[in-house]
Formats: sequence, C-alpha cells, structure tokens
Amino acid sequence: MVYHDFIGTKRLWIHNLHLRYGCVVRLAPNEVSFASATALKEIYTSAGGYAKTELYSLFTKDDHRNLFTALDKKEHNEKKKRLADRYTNTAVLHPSIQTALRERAEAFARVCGDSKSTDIYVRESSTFRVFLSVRYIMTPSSQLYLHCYALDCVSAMIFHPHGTKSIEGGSDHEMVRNLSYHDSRSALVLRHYYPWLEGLYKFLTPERSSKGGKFLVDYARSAMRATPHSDFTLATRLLQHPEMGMADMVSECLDHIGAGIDTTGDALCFLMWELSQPHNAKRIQQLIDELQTYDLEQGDRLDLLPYLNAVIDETMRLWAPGTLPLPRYVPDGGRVIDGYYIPAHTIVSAQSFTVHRLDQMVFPESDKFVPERWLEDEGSIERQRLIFAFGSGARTCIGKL
Ligand code: HEM
Repeated sequence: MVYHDFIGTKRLWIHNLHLRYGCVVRLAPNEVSFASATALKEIYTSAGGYAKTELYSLFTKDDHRNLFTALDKKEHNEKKKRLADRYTNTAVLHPSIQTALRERAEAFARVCGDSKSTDIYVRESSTFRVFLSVRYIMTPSSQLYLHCYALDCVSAMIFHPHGTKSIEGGSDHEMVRNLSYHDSRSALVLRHYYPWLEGLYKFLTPERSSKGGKFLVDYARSAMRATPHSDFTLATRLLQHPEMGMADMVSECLDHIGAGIDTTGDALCFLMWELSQPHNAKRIQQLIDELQTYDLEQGDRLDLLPYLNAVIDETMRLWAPGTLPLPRYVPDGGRVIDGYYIPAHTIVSAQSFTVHRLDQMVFPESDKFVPERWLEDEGSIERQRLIFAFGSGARTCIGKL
C-alpha cells in the first residue's frame, strides 16, 4: 500500500482490489476499505462519529489546525460554527461575489479566445479509459489557467476586494505557476509513513521544493492585513475573532484556498476534457441550447438548468478530484460495518473513485460519461446515496453548494 501511495497509484490499486473482492477489502492489518452506501452512512454520518486519522495532520500549516485538519470533534464544531455562514447560498451568491466570478470567467474566456487552440490531454491506461492516478497532462497554459481561475474565484470569496487576478499575469500568475508544477505528494507520503526519510527525499529531489507554497502564504498574510474587507468575506468573519491570532486566521484562509484551487481547477479540466471528445459534440449542442434559455439579468438560477447540472454531476461522479480515501478511526467498542465486526481504532475509509463505479446496477456502464443518467427518475435515490465527491456527514465539503 505504501509503495502505491508513494508512486501515485494507490487509488487504482484499491479500486482493483474492490473489483476483485467486492465492497469490503482489508488493505493492511489495521485498515479496511468500503464501497457501499450502507458503509458510507455508518462511517461518515452516524451519530457519535468516526474521527479523522492523523493523516490529516500532514496538511496542517505551521502546526495550526484549521477546519479541514481539526481531528478533535469539539474543536471542529467550534471552528465550523465560526465560519459556516460564509458558505450559505446567500453569502456565496452575494451580488459582489457574482460580479467578481463573472469577471473572472470573462478573463478566462479572453485568454482562451486569444490562443489559436487549446489542447487537453489525459493519459490512457489499459485498465481504464483514463488512468487518473497518473497526473493528467494539459498543455501548460490550459492547466495553469484553470487553476488561476479557481484561485481567483476562491480568493474573491475570502478576501474581497483583495482577491488575486492571476489570469491576467503578473506576480499572482507566477504564484499559481509555481504551485501547479510542484508535486509534494511523494514527500507527504514519506513524512506520514517514515518521517525520518522525508529530509533525504527532499534533498535528493530539490527541483520539487516549492516556491509557490511560500508565495501563497505571503499573499494570504498580506491580503488578511489589507483592510477593509467586504463584510460578507471569510476574512471579515475571522477578524471578528481576535482571540484567534493572525497566524490562525491565515492558516484558516490558506486551508480554504488550498481546498479550492486543485479541486475546482481539476474538476473543470475533466469537464472540458469530456466535452472535447468528438462523440460528445451533440451534448455540447444540448448544453448551448439549454444555456440560451437562461438569463442571469432576469434572476434565472444556474441550479435550475437540468442538463448543465447533469453534466456537472456526471463529471464529479467519474472524475471527483482529490486522492485521499478519507480515512477515519472506528470508535471505542468497535462497530459492525456491512456485516463485519471491525474493532475500535481500526482505520476505515471509502474512495469516491470506487464508490462511484463499483455498483453497476446503480451506475450501468459506470466507466462511461453519460450525463443523461442523472435526468432519469428511476434509480435517483440509489444514485444520490452513492455520491461521495464531496465526502459526507459532518466533515462534508463546506465549499459544496
Ligand atoms: C470540485 C470542488 C471540490 C471538491 C471535489 C471538494 C471535495 C472535498 C471533500 C471530499 C472534502 C471532505 C474531506 C474529508 O472528509 O476528509 C472536502 C472538505 C472541505 N472542503 Fe472541499 N471540495 C471542493 C471545493 C472546495 C472549495 C471551493 C472550498 C472552499 C472555498 C472547499 C473547502 C473545503 C473545506 C474547508 C473542507 C473541510 C470541511 C470540514 O472538515 O468541515 N472545498 N472537500
């Protein structure tokens, strides 16, 4: 398992084990992977809760725990209470944020329009149509600009009016460029399993050490200090809690930026890649036809466009970003999951890549991109029970609308 984690094929390795053995697979003496709706409900939503494991500590910034990395339930509840109102529909759809997002989308479209063509590549494998565990490759510019777009949107929500403008170039653009070409996964894996080897790995692979991370911390620090912030931002809410201290506030903001850039940028990348396939030409036309019925100025809501939402749901089903299998500890006393007694403190997890594919009754031809499946009433409940792109329960993604 450690080997597959290190070389970046853990997700596929786990998936192949599930294909072979079914919904329950023992990955290591103290670790079990699940893939059923009943297991998701038990592990991620049951009362009392299964705590996150120390794996999440790898993502702490200078030892400051934030919403994503908090392991203790009480600490997590307090943090969530403090900032949850920043992620309600009313807050996220605030007119100033909508204007900022629209302006960013227009900047992105301008960059695409200025280049003659944009190529989007993903690597193929013999096992799957697309081998996701290997990092997909887009032309530098298109991969970069999707990540720029994601950063600009998230930073607008957090620091408005001091959000980044990385699509246009300059130092914000350089920051994303440095972040995008840095791969810290192998070093993180070593830090988790063999902390004493991490220094050696960094020494042997100096080109992987990132300037981007430092630039991002510097940006978050200066944006946090740049006043005034608009009253609907995360920065404003955090500044109302001076007991937190500047370092904690910056850590919290970095958490949300980090959680938003790769996930949103990669999801958009896969959506565009799917639609760019020649066999999806009719689907693009259907999307265009539907969008032409939409008028933002008249207050039409994007979430009421069924075909657009089906395309997004299908992209998130096939290509949910993120590679963590969301590990949790079984609580004291042990629990029965999918008919197996699992002792206390065993690590249990589920990964969306498998959960979204394994049950062919719920997702027929599950490796294929078929947005139309989301428009059918039949099987809708079963599909919803298996949606895991944003996690589920108390620790579900706060950025999900
Ligand atoms: C396509 C986009 C996204 C995907 C697929 C995604 C996925 C996820 C997942 C799977 C989790 C749960 C992790 C776990 O249980 O271990 C999570 C948590 C989280 N996400 Fe997202 N995310 C996305 C976008 C965003 C955005 C845009 C933001 C913020 C602006 C964000 C902020 C967070 C935070 C703060 C948490 C921790 C929540 C908690 O523990 O209470 N995410 N996300």
